[in-house]
Amino acid sequence: MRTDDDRPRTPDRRWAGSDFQDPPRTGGGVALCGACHAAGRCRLGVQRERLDDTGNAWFHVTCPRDQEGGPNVAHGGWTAAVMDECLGHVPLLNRTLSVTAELSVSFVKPVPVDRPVQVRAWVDRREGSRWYIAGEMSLLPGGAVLARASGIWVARDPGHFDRHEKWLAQQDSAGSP
Ligand SMILES: CCCCCCCC/C=C\CCCCCCCC(=O)SCCNC(=O)CCNC(=O)[C@H](O)C(C)(C)COP(=O)(O)OP(=O)(O)OC[C@H]1O[C@@H](n2cnc3c(N)ncnc32)[C@H](O)[C@@H]1OP(=O)(O)O
Repeated sequence: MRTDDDRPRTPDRRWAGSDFQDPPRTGGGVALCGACHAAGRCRLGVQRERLDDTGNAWFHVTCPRDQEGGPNVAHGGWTAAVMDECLGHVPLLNRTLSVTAELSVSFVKPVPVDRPVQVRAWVDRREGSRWYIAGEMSLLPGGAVLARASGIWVARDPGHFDRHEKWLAQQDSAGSP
């Protein structure tokens, strides 16, 4: 039976004073999420990222062997997670914290494991707090498209995660339905 003691806890100390709009980055410029910060690397295999002066964000990614689905190809969940990650870095590269509200992925070709691929992501348009972002993953060096994605990211203020903790506590104190 699950008790209060084995509930996951907010890692307050690790996040204390965090600037969500300017998170820790690897030597390759890759912004690290919470668990990847703890691991010291992007566990999805994003190795480099940069924003060019035309607004395109570029990512070098290699699917790790432990994300293999079919023989020598990535699990589709890895591809979706990488597209979520890379497209979601575009607001961050523009110093805006956001969260994914919607994500759509087309799996065009199997993605090879242990082989560098490239992701390009860009902003289609912005409306209010919504960022409409699209991107594609392609094989190197030829550029064949492997996956396409588009979605909506919603800009958040830094209180987003605190408000979520309060909401979660209210859910817990409300008891079972
Ligand atoms: C991973 C954490 C992020 C960063 C961490 C720190 C830095 C780390 C550094 C580096 C790593 C970066 C990793 C990023 C890449 C991955 C991103 C992810 O995977 S994020 C996790 C998955 N997504 C969620 O957990 C959202 C869960 N959903 C929500 O929190 C809410 O539903 C939310 C915020 C999306 C909407 O909340 P409401 O409905 O209470 O807010 P209202 O004020 O009503 O809406 C705000 C705007 O959003 C639109 N909206 C709401 N829901 C929508 C929907 N489903 N589709 C489209 N628009 C929607 C509304 O129309 C409104 O737009 P108008 O301000 O008027 O322009």
